Amino acid sequence: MATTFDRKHRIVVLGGGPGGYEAALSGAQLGADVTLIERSGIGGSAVLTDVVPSKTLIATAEAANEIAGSGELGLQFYTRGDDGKAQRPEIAVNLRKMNQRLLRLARSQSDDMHGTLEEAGVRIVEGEGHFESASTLSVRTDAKGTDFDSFDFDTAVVSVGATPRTLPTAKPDGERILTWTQLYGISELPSHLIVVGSGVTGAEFASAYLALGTKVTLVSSRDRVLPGEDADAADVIENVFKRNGMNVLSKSRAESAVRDGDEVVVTLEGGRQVRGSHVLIAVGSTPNTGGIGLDKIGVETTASGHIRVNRVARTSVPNIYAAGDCTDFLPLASVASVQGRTGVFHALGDEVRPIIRRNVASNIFTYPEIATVGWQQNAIEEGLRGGRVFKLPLAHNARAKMHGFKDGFVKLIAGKDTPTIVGGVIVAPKASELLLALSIAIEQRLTVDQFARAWAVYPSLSGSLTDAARAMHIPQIDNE
Ligand SMILES: Cc1cc2nc3c(=O)[nH]c(=O)nc-3n(C[C@H](O)[C@H](O)[C@H](O)COP(=O)(O)OP(=O)(O)OC[C@H]3O[C@@H](n4cnc5c(N)ncnc54)[C@H](O)[C@@H]3O)c2cc1C
Ligand SMILES: NC(=O)c1ccc[n+]([C@@H]2O[C@H](COP(=O)([O-])OP(=O)(O)OC[C@H]3O[C@@H](n4cnc5c(N)ncnc54)[C@H](O)[C@@H]3O)[C@@H](O)[C@H]2O)c1
Repeated sequence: MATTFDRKHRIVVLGGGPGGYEAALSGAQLGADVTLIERSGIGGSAVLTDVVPSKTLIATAEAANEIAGSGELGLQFYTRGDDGKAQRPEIAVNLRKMNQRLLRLARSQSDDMHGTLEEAGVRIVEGEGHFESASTLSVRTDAKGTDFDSFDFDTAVVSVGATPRTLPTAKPDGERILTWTQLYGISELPSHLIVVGSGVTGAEFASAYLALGTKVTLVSSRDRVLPGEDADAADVIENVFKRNGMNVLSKSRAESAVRDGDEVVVTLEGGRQVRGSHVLIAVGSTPNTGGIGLDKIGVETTASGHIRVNRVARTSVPNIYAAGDCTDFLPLASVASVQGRTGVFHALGDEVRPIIRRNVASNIFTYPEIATVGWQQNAIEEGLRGGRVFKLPLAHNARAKMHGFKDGFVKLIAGKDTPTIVGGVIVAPKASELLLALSIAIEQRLTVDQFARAWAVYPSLSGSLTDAARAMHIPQIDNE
């Protein structure tokens, strides 16, 4: 129990994605009376349409990549025809089965989370909520909008997430013009998928569908894919995409997408047209903050509609916190959870550490993956802080050679005149699993020498991290 008061603190959480889920569990853990209001399913978009299904799809794509690369490692697949001669088998993707699997997995994850909340004593209310005042939330509990429940609260956590942004000239039809939430509904592998938008979402789906054997065209409005990422990492990904046959159209803004029989036609700025079988619109998201009464109670939002929060997830109204994609912080599931927990701990007086945005670890699940944490090279180059950058290509790593991994690198960033590690990038298959060591180094302010002293297994991809740290040692030469 965080407090010694007799009266139970009442928390209402609006939205049951990672932000709301973690806020609700934290409240229950600290002995509060917690009600969670969710309109579609526990786990939110993260579990039902975004993280879980997309990463499950990517797991199938990774398996396809491994099979494709196995010939180089000396594996052969063949069957024998009636004449006894070896024949190459066809490797086909059963998209219906793959999609059924990922949706089943998402549903079961949602059910697990529902069960955990119930066990913790959280009251779950199905319905659509909006604020009546800074102490009351009203919930529409039927589809017609005639039944309402009302909940008084001491603290509220808003975690309503975001919805895929669409273009008025490219209206999704759920069949061939798709948002990523509709992509799992198709039953046959697209013969030619046009992906509009080369941010993280567009790049991940383009990479996965390419591995599944689809012809992919990536329409990027910027001069390179993944414009917000480390430039060397984005270069590697763009080269791998192109080498594997992806058609990358840079500096190409899509103006419209329309159906033409069994095809889609995407018109780019300047009039050029691209034809494909399907188009995925991946041009970002808009927060679900409209119509929930935030303006009525004085919760400040940005011009884009994101809720302004401080580093303990508190909004401009002191008893209202916000977590996740509806805030102006960072749209990641991991961040949503930490904001949810931090906000509730702050409200109930438990130990809180304000979130350091720069130390958030993230990963892009392309092939290869890009994992980043801490200060990045572009910030050093822009002079936001001094720093030294060291990049070690994976091609030098013995384990990478054994597996046939040619693309990728590790990049360490340390202080300019100090040996402290402040950031890093890993571009490698399963980079997401290698990043934790760097995150710990940054959180604990380890020096390159301390990091290099930690044992890495030989041969291992993580050995490249300690090698890079060793290379960044600042010589201590005694001139006396
Ligand atoms: C394709 C894709 C892949 C991604 N992959 C990753 C990844 O690998 N790792 C990662 O960290 N992040 C990833 N993200 C980002 C991640 O999905 C989001 O950061 C995360 O979903 C944010 O969680 P949230 O709790 O803020 O919102 P959500 O998960 O969107 O949940 C919000 C919930 O609120 C509910 N809600 C909204 N309004 C109301 C209302 N008025 N009343 C009741 N309920 C309401 C919604 O129904 C929803 O269930 C990905 C995003 C996309 C698009
Ligand atoms: N692996 C992960 O953790 C993961 C995966 C997906 C998304 N996310 C989160 O979601 C956030 C948003 O990513 P996102 O990719 O969905 O959105 P985004 O806003 O980052 O990218 C959308 C891209 O579409 C481009 N675009 C916009 N209109 C266009 C047009 N008409 N034609 C061509 N291109 C156009 C934009 O320039 C932009 O580069 C990420 O920053 C990340 O935090 C995380």
